[in-house]
Amino acid sequence: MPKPTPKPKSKTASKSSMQTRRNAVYLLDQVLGEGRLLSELIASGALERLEPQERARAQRLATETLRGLERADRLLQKHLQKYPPLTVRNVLRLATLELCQGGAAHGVVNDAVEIVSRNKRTAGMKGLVNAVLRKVVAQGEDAWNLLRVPRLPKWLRGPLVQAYGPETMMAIEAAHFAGAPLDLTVKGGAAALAETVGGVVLPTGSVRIADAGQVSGLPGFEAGEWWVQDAAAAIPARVLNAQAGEHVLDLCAAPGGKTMQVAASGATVTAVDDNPARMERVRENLKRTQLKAELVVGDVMAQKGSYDAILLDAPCSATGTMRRHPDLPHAKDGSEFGDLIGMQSWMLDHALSLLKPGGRLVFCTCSLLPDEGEVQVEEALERHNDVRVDRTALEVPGIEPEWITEEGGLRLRPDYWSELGGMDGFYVACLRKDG
Ligand SMILES: C[S@@+](CC[C@H](N)C(=O)[O-])C[C@H]1O[C@@H](n2cnc3c(N)ncnc32)[C@H](O)[C@@H]1O
Repeated sequence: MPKPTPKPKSKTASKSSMQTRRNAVYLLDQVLGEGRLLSELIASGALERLEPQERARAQRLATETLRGLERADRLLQKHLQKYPPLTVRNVLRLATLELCQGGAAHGVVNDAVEIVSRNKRTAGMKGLVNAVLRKVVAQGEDAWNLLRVPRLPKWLRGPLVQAYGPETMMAIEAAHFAGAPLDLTVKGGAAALAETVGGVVLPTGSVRIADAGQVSGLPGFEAGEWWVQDAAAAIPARVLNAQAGEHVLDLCAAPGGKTMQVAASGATVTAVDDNPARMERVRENLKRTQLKAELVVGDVMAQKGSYDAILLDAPCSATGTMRRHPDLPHAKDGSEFGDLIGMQSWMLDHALSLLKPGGRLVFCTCSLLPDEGEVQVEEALERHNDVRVDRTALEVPGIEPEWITEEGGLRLRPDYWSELGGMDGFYVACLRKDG
């Protein structure tokens, strides 16, 4: 039977794919040149002019390029005598990623040449871009697959190797390179939802979907039956184990993943965050899930009162989320981490002062750095004679004994559950005030 003739790509379609790639290059320029995070760029409307589908594609292309940046650079370095300007390098990096992931050579190379030609400062380099990408095509996709798993930049790799050792570091980097599935926290029965969405129930009760597509299109979204939350991020509220009738203070609450978990337990929740825009997202999330919490836009340090239980999800380096956010190690250099570590200990001290005698506080950070986890708890215990670590709080389904640390907290790492698709890095500990 003769093969059907492929439908020629319309001019509009090819123009829009070029626009999408051009926007992906813009994102790369901002992350790698200006140290901006993708989440900030998207929130500030960087891709607003694109259609939703193109926006998602531009974001995905930039994210994938950052994930494979080291491999792209290694392949390109063979064909470049000196480094071209950053934006040209980013065009080459993006095109290399696409070519090595099976992108159609003709479209990818043409668009790369077109993007460079449209900019007066780089137009003179279109010949170079064309020649280099032809060589990448000639090398084939295998050249990409033979390269080592990309490593973190030295400024971050150093302290993590010191904390976990070189072998674990490589396992963490493999988890980062593999990326992350979509995890949902479910208000009702996890098994029923897993069946409906074609996912699996994880040992800690979250539902995982390997290839989710558009989140708002999944069954149960409109009805507010679940919310997106990495399985590791769902553990702190499970450790807090709020009960109906308790008054719980949720500090640093936005966008509200943990607020919704605590509210779903039937406890009375006061949620605090100092970012009004992010607090708006908590409001929307509560509305969609039909859950209730009192929302306070304000500083943690200004809070007063006395609570049965407190959840403090302190602002941190977010180094535990790099498998979802591969821009972070390229946009940051660690210079802000000292201030964050200082803020975490002040917040922890103030939060402990708001706890009733006999009450419990769960401290957590989405960080891989012990200075933002284990060390915070060890030092807080030295400062507060009336506080101890509650190890029994960690008796939660799915928690493995080897995740428990010397001081009695929980160290979660991206290389855990590797056969299930990993988890974000997190630190969680439950502290109890003497009665
Ligand atoms: C790790 S995020 C919280 C995530 C949230 N708990 C959840 O589960 O969805 C940290 C939050 O701390 C907030 N924050 C930072 N400094 C703060 C402060 N001094 N007072 C109150 N909130 C603060 C930020 O606006 C940010 O929303």
